[in-house]
Amino acid sequence: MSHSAEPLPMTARASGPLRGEAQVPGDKSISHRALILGALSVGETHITGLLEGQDVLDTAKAMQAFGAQVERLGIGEWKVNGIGVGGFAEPEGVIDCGNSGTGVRLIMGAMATTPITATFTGDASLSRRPMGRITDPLELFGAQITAREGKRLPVTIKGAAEPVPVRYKTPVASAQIKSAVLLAGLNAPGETVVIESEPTRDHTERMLTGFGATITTEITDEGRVITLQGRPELRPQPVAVPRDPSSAAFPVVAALIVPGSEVRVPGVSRNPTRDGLYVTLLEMGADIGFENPREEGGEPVADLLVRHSALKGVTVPPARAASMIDEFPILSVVACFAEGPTVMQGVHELRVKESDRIAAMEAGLIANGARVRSTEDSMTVHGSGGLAGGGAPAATHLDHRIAMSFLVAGLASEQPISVDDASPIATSFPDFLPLMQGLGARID
Ligand SMILES: O=C(O)C1=C[C@@H](OP(=O)(O)O)[C@@H](O)[C@H](O)C1
Ligand SMILES: C=C(OP(=O)(O)O)C(=O)O
Repeated sequence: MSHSAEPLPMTARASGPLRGEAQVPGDKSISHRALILGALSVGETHITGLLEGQDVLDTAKAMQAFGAQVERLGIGEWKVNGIGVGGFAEPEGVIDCGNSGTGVRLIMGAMATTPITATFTGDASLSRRPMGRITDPLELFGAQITAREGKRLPVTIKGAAEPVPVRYKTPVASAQIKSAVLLAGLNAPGETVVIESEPTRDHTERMLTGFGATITTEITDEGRVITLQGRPELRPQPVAVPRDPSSAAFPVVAALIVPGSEVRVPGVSRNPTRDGLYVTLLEMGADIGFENPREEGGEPVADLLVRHSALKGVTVPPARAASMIDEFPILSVVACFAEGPTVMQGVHELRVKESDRIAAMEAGLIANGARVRSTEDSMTVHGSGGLAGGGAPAATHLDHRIAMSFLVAGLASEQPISVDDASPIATSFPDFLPLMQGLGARID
């Protein structure tokens, strides 16, 4: 399955019990960061369990363009020979980050305080997404930036020759904004401070600590105040990437909604800043065991044991949104199979992901027989314990999570569910199809 220009239609049909082990790929957020911090270190960083999805491969290519040596040693095993903080070279061509918001936004941060110029592009989906949330704070460091109308890609950044450190309060809960500012702060003298009112995924802070930077987090009345000392010498680290809880969500939900299923999903990150879906599923009555809890690669992980469950609708509070921001599409699917309404609040950020995820899920679920209502900032699914899927094709809008969500829905709906284009799945979960088929899912 490759992310190509040709649409790849796919259909999921009602399946028998799903059984077996689902070895989901490495965490996408951690994979991007391992490559970028490896490139900003002096010496060799060895990475295992790297996600080899197109988003991460595009980041690997970008790190090469900025002068790092990046080499694949085997499946998920990579080494990066970095050039150090402030050591990025000017790339020869345009940096194409494909479909990846994380890739483009973190890399823009990583180069914005080095006196080089780079131009960034992406696919049609990424070109629609807002970049002002990144370019605004990067200008405060002294970078000069031009962008297409509406602060969209392509964006050209002339990095600051004499960067100044920044104190920045993020206007929306976003780990990408926080991370871009911290990565820019690496090559500014003094202290760069990011303040976030809602906690977002903390992989950048954890990994910077691992690579030897001095970074502290304080909880104050303003929120989380993260302080980074600029100009550290980053030391290469072995990085063991844990499995991605956002990818695990698809086989987990499939097992919950297909009668008779029992699926193990080993080695999944249980980082509390990523755990919102699992908290929500337990509240809905899901039978999920978290076995063998341990630490791997600086992250808490566990083996999940998931069984088909009778579920009830719940209300997901806005304060939980950031910890499950990529999981609302698949939550809206499982909500159809619960009894009663599931209300998702504080989810406006879903409107600026790879697609408008509220609109995409609402349209496809309604077409397939569900009752869904939305506002700008919320989505409510009136679950009836099943989905009388009408066989209506769902449009995926270049969005991997929309494609996977509808394919999971089709495994337990009365009629098959098709998606118009499954090719974007390769950005985050290249083995989705064989993995699901291996559990007994009828997808082709
Ligand atoms: O920092 C990251 O790795 C990510 C942050 C989130 O985006 P926002 O920061 O825009 O919420 C998330 O949606 C994305 O998939 C990965
Ligand atoms: C939003 C996502 O990714 P990104 O922002 O990196 O494109 C995602 O993977 O769901």
